[in-house]
Amino acid sequence: MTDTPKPTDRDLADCDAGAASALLSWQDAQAIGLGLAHPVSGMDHVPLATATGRVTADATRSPVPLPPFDNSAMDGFALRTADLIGPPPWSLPVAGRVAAGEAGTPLPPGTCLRILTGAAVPEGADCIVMQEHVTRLDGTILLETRPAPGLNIRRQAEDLPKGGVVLPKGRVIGPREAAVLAASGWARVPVHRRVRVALFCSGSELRDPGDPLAPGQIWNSNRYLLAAALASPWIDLHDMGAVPDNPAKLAATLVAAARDADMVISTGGMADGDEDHMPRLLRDAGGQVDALRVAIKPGKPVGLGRLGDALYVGLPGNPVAAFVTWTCLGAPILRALAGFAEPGLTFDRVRLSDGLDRRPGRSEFRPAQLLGPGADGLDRVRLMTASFSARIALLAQADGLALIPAEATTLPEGALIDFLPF
Ligand SMILES: Nc1nc2c(c(=O)[nH]1)N[C@H]1C(S)=C(S)[C@@H](COP(=O)(O)OP(=O)(O)OC[C@H]3O[C@@H](n4cnc5c(N)ncnc54)[C@H](O)[C@@H]3O)O[C@H]1N2
Ligand code: MOO
Repeated sequence: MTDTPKPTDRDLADCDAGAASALLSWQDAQAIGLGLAHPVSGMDHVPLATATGRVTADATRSPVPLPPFDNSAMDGFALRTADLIGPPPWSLPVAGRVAAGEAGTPLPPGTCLRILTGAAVPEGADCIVMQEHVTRLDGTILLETRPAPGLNIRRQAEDLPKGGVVLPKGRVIGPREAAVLAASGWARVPVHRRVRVALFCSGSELRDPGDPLAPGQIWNSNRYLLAAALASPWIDLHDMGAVPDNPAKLAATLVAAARDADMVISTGGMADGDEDHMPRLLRDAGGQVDALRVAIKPGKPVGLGRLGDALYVGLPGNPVAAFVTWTCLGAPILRALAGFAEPGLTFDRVRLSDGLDRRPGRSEFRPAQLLGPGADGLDRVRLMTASFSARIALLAQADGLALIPAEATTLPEGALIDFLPF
């Protein structure tokens, strides 16, 4: 692929029609959407084993301290430091053995106990000496160095006190979350109910991969783009496929989609062309358009609204525009609906590998490739070509989206910018 950092005339013509000043910033559009996105109210208590990928609906507290009892951090010998009398070396008889999972017995005075990692520290012992640090003779150990009291003991509650917050609400249960829930005994976990999402793609030209194409037809990529983006344990997806550019069919689909969805997503039909019907159909169906046309490139014709109890996200048809607007608007709004504590985007800071001259007005989410860290440790990125709204193959070669601020006209080589890694 060829990357041209300088915009060409074609780039400037590509979707730059219309006064940028009349458009919402993507940040304002996102704020409008987030303002509409109240977390779904239903809560399920699901077995921990099936809770992976769900969103916690309540803060969970630990009914026990973690660890629940003082225990040994090493395989070795439990002893009482006060029993080490006189000059070294000290000799102590081994009075017994305690392994993980056993109740153990108190430490008899003047002795030690063989102890294994994770075993409860016997009553009376105040340190564990690693087996590598003793000489083992027949039934006794020999010690050269005085251990400090507390050595190699994992103290009860040092990780979390009883009643401490295991997880806040709004966290996705991944490996770390599952582990701490299990350690604190949560057999069933309070999670938000799944967010119901209905998806359809408008366009008479669309066929599914596997179907033959007549002249002028294309395979539907947005359907698979979004189905992949929405394949998540906290999402219940109703994929309605493609709908021809027929107002009656689109209206019926929109209404059916909104009937029991929390979010309706459509692609295409958002611009002003003869076959672009979505914003009007939303209004005609009794819905409301809350944001339309955003100063973003690609993706200017994106819209946000409501129909019944559902939030509506109208993505542009061009696949890269659909991807970008889904990423910066649709996805954060959906995460807020699902109850995420932090639904927004997290950017990295990177440096441009080359300078850039451009027309200001719209924030650009430009596919970009990582070139590795520079001398200052920050990654360098190379912007890919500016004319890219329909170039889905180009997107698949990118490492992320570089964010070029709306007002920027010239960015020098090495300029610091935000970057969304894939
Ligand atoms: N006169 C104007 N024309 C266009 C404008 C404009 O402001 N004035 N905006 C351009 C921009 S920017 C974009 S983005 C597109 C978006 O328009 P629509 O949302 O109405 O999308 P469509 O017209 O339905 O389709 C655009 C393009 O994308 C292809 N497409 C649509 N759906 C899919 C799909 N599911 N999978 C793959 N490809 C899809 C479609 O065939 C068209 O090529 O409008 C510009 N025009
Ligand atoms: O640039 Mo359009 O805004 O192709 O999505």
